[in-house]
Amino acid sequence: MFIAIGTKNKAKTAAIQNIVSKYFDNLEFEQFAVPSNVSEQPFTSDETRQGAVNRALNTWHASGADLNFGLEGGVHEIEGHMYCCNWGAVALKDGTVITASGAQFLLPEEIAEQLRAGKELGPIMDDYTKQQDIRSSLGAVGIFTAGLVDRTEMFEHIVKLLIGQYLFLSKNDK
Ligand SMILES: O=P(O)(O)OP(=O)(O)OP(=O)(O)OC[C@H]1O[C@@H](n2cnc3c(O)ncnc32)[C@H](O)[C@@H]1O
Ligand SMILES: [Mg+2]
Repeated sequence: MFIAIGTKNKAKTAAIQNIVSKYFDNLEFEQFAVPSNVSEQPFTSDETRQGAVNRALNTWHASGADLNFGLEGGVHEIEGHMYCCNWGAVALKDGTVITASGAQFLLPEEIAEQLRAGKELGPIMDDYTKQQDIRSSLGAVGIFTAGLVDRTEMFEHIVKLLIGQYLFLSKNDK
């Protein structure tokens, strides 16, 4: 089974490899650096979902693989509070797209202010932690949950939802 991954980000890639390997055999993985065709920093849940769908479809066009994954992180505001939100999509070999969203968690106001000023969460988190490339390891979620949930674990849940929906559709011949 050929599995295409629409990112080079290590945290997202690990999530896809970890979960897909649990449910399928004879796997070949390949990463594709495809565009999301949305803002570098999505600012609504809708835009974040669209980024995941675009990545899945762009990966499908590039690979023709059996399963084509797109994962996207973004932020959105509810009643003045800024949340990080996360979406995933998988495009099947025939172009059908399945979507699922994942965890949302509150970002501290000092992070929210910088996002409103137009900065991206990735560099904001590197400044905040004085570390490099946090988005490829713990992620903002890892930092703001004291390491209880890292970015890979958060995306693993989304990938599990996507594969579960795919298996349901296959079994029920939908
Ligand atoms: O290489 P890609 O796949 O693009 O991975 P990415 O880390 O840039 O992730 P996204 O494009 O999906 O996320 C959109 C923006 O939000 C940032 N971001 C999202 N979730 C984050 C997290 O948990 N930690 C740090 N930055 C995050 C990210 O750096 C981007 O600026
Ligand atoms: Mg990105």
